[in-house]
Amino acid sequence: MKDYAHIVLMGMKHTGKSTVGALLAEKLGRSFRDADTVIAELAGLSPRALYDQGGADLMQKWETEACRELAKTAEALVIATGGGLSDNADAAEILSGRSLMIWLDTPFHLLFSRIAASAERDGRLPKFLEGPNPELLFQELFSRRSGIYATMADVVIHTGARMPPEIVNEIMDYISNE
Ligand SMILES: Nc1ncnc2c1ncn2[C@@H]1O[C@H](COP(=O)(O)OP(=O)(O)O)[C@@H](O)[C@H]1O
Ligand SMILES: O=C(O)C1=C[C@@H](OP(=O)(O)O)[C@@H](O)[C@H](O)C1
Ligand SMILES: [Mg+2]
Repeated sequence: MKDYAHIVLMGMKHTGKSTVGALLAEKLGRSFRDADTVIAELAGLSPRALYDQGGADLMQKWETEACRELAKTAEALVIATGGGLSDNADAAEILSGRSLMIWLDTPFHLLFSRIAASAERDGRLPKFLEGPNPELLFQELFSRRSGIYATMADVVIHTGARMPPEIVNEIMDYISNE
């Protein structure tokens, strides 16, 4: 395994960054941190509440602080980022300096059906998808963000419809063979 500090998972909302990250950390015997949890600890508000109160600007201010904290952690971590990292160049640069950046790339239709299932449970969609046509909004976000993740990524994992343990196995194969 190469000598980077942290392993960072990035990708669109509901690619499974948080789920896969926790499983990967367990397999590697590392600690897992979710940037969204660190944001909530530092800001005292969840990422969703920050969006509701102050839009992307407020969320990104705290996301940058959270990524600064995570990047400087001495212990080698597995880090799951939020889907908006693509839009926060400062936070992405802070994290990528010492980390292996893994992009989880999942087909659009699977992501949108997971988001619809979560919205069913939560009683609402995330604010950035509210509007007359959430699917079209997410399609535009998917196209735009995919281009950015592609430039940020050291490695791409095409998850397809596989379950989290299989995705973790592919990441383990990659890092143990480099
Ligand atoms: N590979 C997968 N296959 C099926 N469902 C998944 C997969 N990965 C995550 N999910 C489901 O999608 C939802 C979002 O997962 P999560 O790990 O929070 O994604 P993210 O952090 O990328 O937004 C959860 O309901 C989770 O159970
Ligand atoms: O796609 C986004 O802009 C966001 C995704 C969320 O994280 P997940 O990707 O873990 O759901 C969270 O950071 C915030 O609501 C913004
Ligand atoms: Mg997450």
